[in-house]
Amino acid sequence: MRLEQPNCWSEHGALQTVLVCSPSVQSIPSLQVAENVQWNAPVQQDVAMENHHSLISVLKQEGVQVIDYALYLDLVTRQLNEQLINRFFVRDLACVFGNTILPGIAGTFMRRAEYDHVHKLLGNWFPETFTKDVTEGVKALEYGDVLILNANAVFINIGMRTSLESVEQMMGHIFQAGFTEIGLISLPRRADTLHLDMNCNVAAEDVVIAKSYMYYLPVQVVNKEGIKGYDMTEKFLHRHGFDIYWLDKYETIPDINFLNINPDTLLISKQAHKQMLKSHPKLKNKRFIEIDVSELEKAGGGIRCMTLPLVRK
Ligand SMILES: NC(=[NH2+])NCCC[C@H](N)C(=O)O
Repeated sequence: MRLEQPNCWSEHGALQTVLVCSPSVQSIPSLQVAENVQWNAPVQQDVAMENHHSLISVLKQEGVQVIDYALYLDLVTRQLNEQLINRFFVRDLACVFGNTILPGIAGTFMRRAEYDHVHKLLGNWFPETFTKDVTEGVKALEYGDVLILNANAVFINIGMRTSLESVEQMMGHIFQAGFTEIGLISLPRRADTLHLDMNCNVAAEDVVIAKSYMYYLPVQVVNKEGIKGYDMTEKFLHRHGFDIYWLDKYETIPDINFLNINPDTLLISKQAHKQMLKSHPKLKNKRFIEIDVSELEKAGGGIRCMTLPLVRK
């Protein structure tokens, strides 16, 4: 496998390499089981697999190198990994900050195994840029809670899966990677607001889409020296060059959890309200590619959660 060095300074730069994982070999047979594993609905494995194939084939068509990490696990690890029902939500496991990859720490025990599996591979692939040592003492930091706004600023949610103490421990490494400002917000701790990327997302170089309640929440602004002050969400994002498209009505996963393939192209779910997204003046000329990932979305995450960008140009 040809592997370029990790590089990622935004959410919208042209995606060159992305990490994914296919869904597990398990179906989730009933609503009762689904609810107990914190999913929204039963899932049929073969349909989930079809969804996954549409995802990776569209990415490949768009010229993106797609790496399914599970193919690189040793046999014994792979046999366990295949049983992990959340394994395809790779976004949470690690994050490329500039040219550094930082490991995530599962905020829920059920996801620990897959974090370990991926970290071992990343350590082999990127010995100079990836180390697990940085996670010493860190308890909960899932990267669905992180948006790279631009080459200066990072936005992080303190929520159900990411603790303030953990972010405080990791912040130094984010500054060291080259970023100068981190905005911290704390969103409601509920299933529909689980991660930051289920509440807002970068939709273009200069547009963030956000659930309208975020308007009422403050952001703590931190730089290398410490806490710099506070901004309301809108002002914080404005300062970093973004207009905000506030949504009053939305379907959380499809409408918010999309992926930027490049500055002109958004990859969205067939379930998304495309006309609504397109109705923002700065988004109306964008190219929207729609794919059917409805079966996968029943697991409580969308296209952004299913993709971990390693290289964006
Ligand atoms: N980046 C995200 N929003 N990931 C969603 C992960 C959902 C998954 N069911 C979990 O509980 O972990």
